[in-house]
Amino acid sequence: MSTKEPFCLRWGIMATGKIAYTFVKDLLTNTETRGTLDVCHIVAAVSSASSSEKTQAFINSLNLSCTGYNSYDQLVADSNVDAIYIATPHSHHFQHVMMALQADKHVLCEKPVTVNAHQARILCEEAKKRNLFLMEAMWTRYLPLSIEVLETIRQGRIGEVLRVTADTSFGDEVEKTWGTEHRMLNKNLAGGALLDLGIYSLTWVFQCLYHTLPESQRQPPCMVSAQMTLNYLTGADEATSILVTFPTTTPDNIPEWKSQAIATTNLRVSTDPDGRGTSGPAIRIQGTKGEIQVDGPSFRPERYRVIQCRNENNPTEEHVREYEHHIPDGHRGMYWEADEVARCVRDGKLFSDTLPWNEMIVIMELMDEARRQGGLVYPKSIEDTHY
Ligand SMILES: NC(=O)C1=CN([C@@H]2O[C@H](COP(=O)(O)OP(=O)(O)OC[C@H]3O[C@@H](n4cnc5c(N)ncnc54)[C@H](OP(=O)(O)O)[C@@H]3O)[C@@H](O)[C@H]2O)C=CC1
Ligand SMILES: O=C1OC[C@@H](O)[C@H](O)[C@H]1O
Repeated sequence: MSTKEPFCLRWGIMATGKIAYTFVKDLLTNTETRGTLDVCHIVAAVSSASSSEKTQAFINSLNLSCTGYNSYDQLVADSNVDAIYIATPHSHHFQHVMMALQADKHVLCEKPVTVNAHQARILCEEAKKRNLFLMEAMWTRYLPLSIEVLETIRQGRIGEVLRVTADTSFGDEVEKTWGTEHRMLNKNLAGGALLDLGIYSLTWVFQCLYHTLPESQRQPPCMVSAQMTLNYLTGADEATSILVTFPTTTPDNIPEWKSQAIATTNLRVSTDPDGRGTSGPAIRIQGTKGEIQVDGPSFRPERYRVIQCRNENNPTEEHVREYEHHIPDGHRGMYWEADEVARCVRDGKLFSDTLPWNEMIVIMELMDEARRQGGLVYPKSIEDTHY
């Protein structure tokens, strides 16, 4: 056992909404319970921009002992804070990340990192210029289950992956559940299914068909075809389906072998309508020798199976293996991404290898293209790159 003291990252929490609460609750769990001994987390400061009462209520609800502010400017200026976790709506990410970077703070920003790829590129340039760490909080990538699935692909256990389907759909009565003002459907807050949920479907597509390749072989999609259903009240997308083709370099270098993926998201129909996982996997990763099926929800999966092709070459009876990674009740599993941030800051890294800036930007570009094809235009003020 190492006797070295763990590196403790001091967090500043920007916003006190739903996910900020969940993230901090995860952050406060004992790191040793997940086998993390090299890093730890301190919540040093919290700020709501709405009122000091809201900040205080957040601090009380989580029994925190930290500084409270009622302005994000004060939060990012706090010299006891190393990294800012940004949990504001999509529309505000560009401004808030820039605010934190310009105050010389490392940043973990909720997904999607920005409204468009142009904004994301500018933020990466700013982080690079200032030698600061920046990461989109795509927490699903850091779950042990995701890491294991990717390793299974890399080991070649399902052969060459030629098709991935990934769905992240809710099955809500949209008008009642979200209404027109909530960030889910409000275009002024860059709402819509794609940026909120479809990004998870795309995350799985990219994890399997892009990230598992050696860096020098990763290529952006060569074809993207997208359709959207826009909500009749707000114009934000309530359903989006994207067909993506990746140019694959096969072991034999056969250029015709392309991989296809279908990424879907829908607010009105559900991936798992009875909530019991009886509707089949949310993600299917299909290779020439077999398939990996991941049960939903795509953003917080706990179970997957590896199915080997059964034929005359492989007549085995034991061709299906199930794996489970239970996330303790009352937690979301966001501490894995927080551990990654702490390690990267400790090691002086600017980005996480699990979600490099380049990949984050390629995904933003794909979502830009899907919105262009689907006719989803956000207000100029939130697509802007002026800070
Ligand atoms: N990783 C995950 O699993 C999840 C991630 N998310 C992501 O987290 C972000 C926030 O979502 P969520 O917490 O559900 O949203 P909430 O609406 O619950 O919270 C957003 C908070 O942002 C602050 N805020 C600042 N400016 C505005 C504004 N103009 N309008 C509204 N709120 C504002 C407010 O905090 P205050 O008043 O304290 O300043 C508000 O409470 C989004 O990017 C979303 O995609 C959301 C859910 C799950
Ligand atoms: O990121 C998210 O994941 C879980 C969903 O419940 C939430 O709406 C979304 O923002």
